[in-house]
Amino acid sequence: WDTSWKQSRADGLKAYPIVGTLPHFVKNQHRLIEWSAGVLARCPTYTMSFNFRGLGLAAGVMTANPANVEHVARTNFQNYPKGEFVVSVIEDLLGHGIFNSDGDQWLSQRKAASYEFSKRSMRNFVVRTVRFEIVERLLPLLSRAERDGRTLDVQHVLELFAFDNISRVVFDEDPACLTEEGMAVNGCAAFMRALSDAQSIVMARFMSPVKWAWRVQKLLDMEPERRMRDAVATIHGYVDRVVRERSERGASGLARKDDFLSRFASSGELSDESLRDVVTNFIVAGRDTTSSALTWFFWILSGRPDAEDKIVREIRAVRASSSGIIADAAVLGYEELREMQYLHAAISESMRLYPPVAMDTHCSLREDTLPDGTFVGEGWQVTYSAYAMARLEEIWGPDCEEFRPERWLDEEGVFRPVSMFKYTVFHAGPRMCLGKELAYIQMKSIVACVLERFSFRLVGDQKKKPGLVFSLTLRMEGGLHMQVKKRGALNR
Ligand code: HEM
Repeated sequence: WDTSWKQSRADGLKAYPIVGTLPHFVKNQHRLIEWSAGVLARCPTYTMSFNFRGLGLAAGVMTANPANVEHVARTNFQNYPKGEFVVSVIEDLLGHGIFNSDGDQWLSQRKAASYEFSKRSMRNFVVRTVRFEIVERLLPLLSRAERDGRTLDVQHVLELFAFDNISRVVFDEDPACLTEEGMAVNGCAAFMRALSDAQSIVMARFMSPVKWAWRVQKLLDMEPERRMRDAVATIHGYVDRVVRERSERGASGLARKDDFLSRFASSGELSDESLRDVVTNFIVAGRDTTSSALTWFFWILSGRPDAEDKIVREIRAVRASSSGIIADAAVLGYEELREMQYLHAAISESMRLYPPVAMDTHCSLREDTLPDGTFVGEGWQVTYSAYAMARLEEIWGPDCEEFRPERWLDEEGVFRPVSMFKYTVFHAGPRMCLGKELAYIQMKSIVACVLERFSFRLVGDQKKKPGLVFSLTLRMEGGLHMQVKKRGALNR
């Protein structure tokens, strides 16, 4: 009986003859985030390699090592573009938008977008749109649910909120999805379903150890690729209409100017197809990240009344210290939100444990060696896992698995950021997230305005940790079902 194939590997995975560690990847592909986090935590440098090229499949490295992340995201950035594999997998959904391009194609979009994001007018516009959606839609919806004793799927509500909001920021249109009429009339339901479907199917393409399997399914019009084709048609149909109507308004001199589409279109240099990519990329960036972050946040908070209490106290303290008109306003102002250090810490902490973008993959152009000595071959995938990094004692200490907003605060209670190579939630280096500030404005506004007036109770098994849906962003399996209650005077 030959046992020589049972090599002792750094990742502790049993390697089989011919197929190596492939069976582990196949067996765990539906729970890759959690499985790989466990494996990486056991590796001496929190990095594992796989090479199935002999079988005509992929090779790559997965890491949770901050030094490796810094190397890939910044120091040797030029060697780690998204690469042909990543771009081709997402191309039918995101085209060659900012998320899904490299080189000059990416750089020109990055420059244009950075310029727009840096403008105060953009920030003010976002503050206004968030305020509108909270006051006109979210708070009335919660009041109705409270009055009728109706259970809400908070994840769904947050996705509708984020979609309404990002639609106004990106193309100044209000689909009003968070209203019952909007859902029925404006095609929201179909569009939202298509977006979620497309993202899950893209992720399934990524996860398959047989990297070309989806191409065969697509060629033969098999599931899930048939569903993908329909989803992409729905998304593109919607976005093409938005671009066409903007161009008609432009031709008759009626185009608005605050939204992203107008800002990009005004140069006159982009084709309709490029403008479609701009819109689709920003919708995905804006809808799914903030809604994912807040879904996990509200779930965590439901088991941590102590943290909720601190947030409510902070809201009241900030209200009390701000003067007259602002203190009476339904929504907290930008300056008031900035003062909310504990809330900032609590949201950051919940995203640490449940990062909306749990893993990020790039491809190597040339052979390389990572700082921990791991070899990277030419054309290998290099993936870092923010989810795994959050669960490493070496980075966050022995309480790494615990939700502890205080780890972000100094003695004066002021938020203290950590290195972006340890906290990779917004990525790091030249491709770092451009929407971070806007995302915090939106998330803090929602949490502050909602918790000031309401409290939530989980419906169902409260102790059970919800399943993770493996999509481009981290969704909660089955949604987040909660009952809404008015926050009583006693708590005030
Ligand atoms: C909690 C909210 C958010 C999180 C956690 C987040 C996270 C990330 C991450 C991890 C990346 C890198 C993705 C990759 O390499 O594929 C990224 C990129 C990006 N994000 Fe965000 N994001 C958030 C919200 C937003 C919002 C609201 C916007 C815009 C309205 C936005 C705009 C962008 C853009 C434009 C990029 C592309 C940067 C580039 O490739 O140069 N993000 N974000």
